[in-house]
Amino acid sequence: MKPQTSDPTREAAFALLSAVFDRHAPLDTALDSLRAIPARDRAAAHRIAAAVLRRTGSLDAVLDAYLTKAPPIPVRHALRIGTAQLLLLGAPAHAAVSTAVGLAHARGLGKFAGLVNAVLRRVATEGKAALDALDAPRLDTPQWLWASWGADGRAIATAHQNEAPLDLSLKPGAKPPEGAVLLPTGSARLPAGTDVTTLAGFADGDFWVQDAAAALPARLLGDVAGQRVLDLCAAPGGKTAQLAAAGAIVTALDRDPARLERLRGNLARLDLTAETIAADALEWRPEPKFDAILLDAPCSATGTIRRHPEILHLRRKHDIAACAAIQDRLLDAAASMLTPGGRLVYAVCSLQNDEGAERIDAACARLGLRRDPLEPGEVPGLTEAITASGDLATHPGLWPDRGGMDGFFAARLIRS
Ligand SMILES: C[S@@+](CC[C@H](N)C(=O)[O-])C[C@H]1O[C@@H](n2cnc3c(N)ncnc32)[C@H](O)[C@@H]1O
Repeated sequence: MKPQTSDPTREAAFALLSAVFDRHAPLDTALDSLRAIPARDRAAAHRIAAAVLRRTGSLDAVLDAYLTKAPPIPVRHALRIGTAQLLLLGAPAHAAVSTAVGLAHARGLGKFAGLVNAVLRRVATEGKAALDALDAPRLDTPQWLWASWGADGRAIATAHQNEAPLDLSLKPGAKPPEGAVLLPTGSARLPAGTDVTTLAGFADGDFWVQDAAAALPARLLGDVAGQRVLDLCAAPGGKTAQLAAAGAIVTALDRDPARLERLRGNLARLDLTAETIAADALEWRPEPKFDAILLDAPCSATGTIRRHPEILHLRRKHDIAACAAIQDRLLDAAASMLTPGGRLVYAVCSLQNDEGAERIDAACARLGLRRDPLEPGEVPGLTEAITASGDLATHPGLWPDRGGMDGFFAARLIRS
């Protein structure tokens, strides 16, 4: 067979998949290492790789029907890329097949080029019907995650099938960009794939990117105008910006200097101010203590799978217990920085109960904290996200007709 040409986009998509599957790297880190290729190719490669990562189980089920034995892993990556383009991304059949064959040649897999060609031609003609017949949400979700989400599992996994929209938090008084839909909670929503930097008002600092659910925890501190607020684990600063825009005198702390630098850059673009501190929250102690603290703790991030589909492949069950142990230590530290009667909002972008309500039950028993339950009016249009204990628990299956939202857990606590 005559060698066919690959292209930079497919090559970059292959590199991203290798980084995630073979070297267990997060997609953002893998994307950073593609800086040498033009931004447009990088964005297209990201879209292909994300589609493969989001739908790996169902793409493999389609492919396996045409394979008599398991191909080497790099060949499977090329087949997944071709299949995602054919069945999910609407690429013309001849282009999707020939670029995948070209990719096989370019990666030194020439002896499998005939196989790639033959399998993808069948996918092009029969694959759509085969894909539609599968229980894709189930196939695309690892069993341990599916089981951990209980009754919400199918709604969550169904929402994971699609890309997330672009959500913006607006500065007070700023108008939503043209074409945006205003959500009941105040976020502005634009279609998936919108490039925020091209929107009118971006350079002027009218808004910042923040999922609709991520915009809720900071609001649970109530009216913070004129108050000192400590934002522990602050970078890259979505919630710091919210608190500063609401008139709080914010101290933003994070232990990662590079992420803190991004926070400063974000605040500068938005013309907002906060004191920034690079320190470990487990060791740093403020004087005087704070009446209001936001602890947006590091977590498994299973609530952000729509935006970071590699989490489906990289996270393991035992990671959750490790996150929970850190969250307990951060809650201990945060409680020690709080004045008596002060309020603490704990948040994680996780769907796992072990990182949410269980941490709060344990913190209340251990630290002289009590829950201050949310009122329905605090999260307009989302009363179903308030739990029986008065915590907030969103998941991607909520607001299905509006495009869903990230999974976030948040609880408000008072120091007795
Ligand atoms: C979920 S992210 C915070 C997102 C941020 N609040 C926002 O809204 O943009 C968690 C952050 O916690 C920081 N972090 C993790 N452990 C920490 C510690 N012991 N002390 C301070 N910061 C920590 C990480 O560097 C990371 O930036």
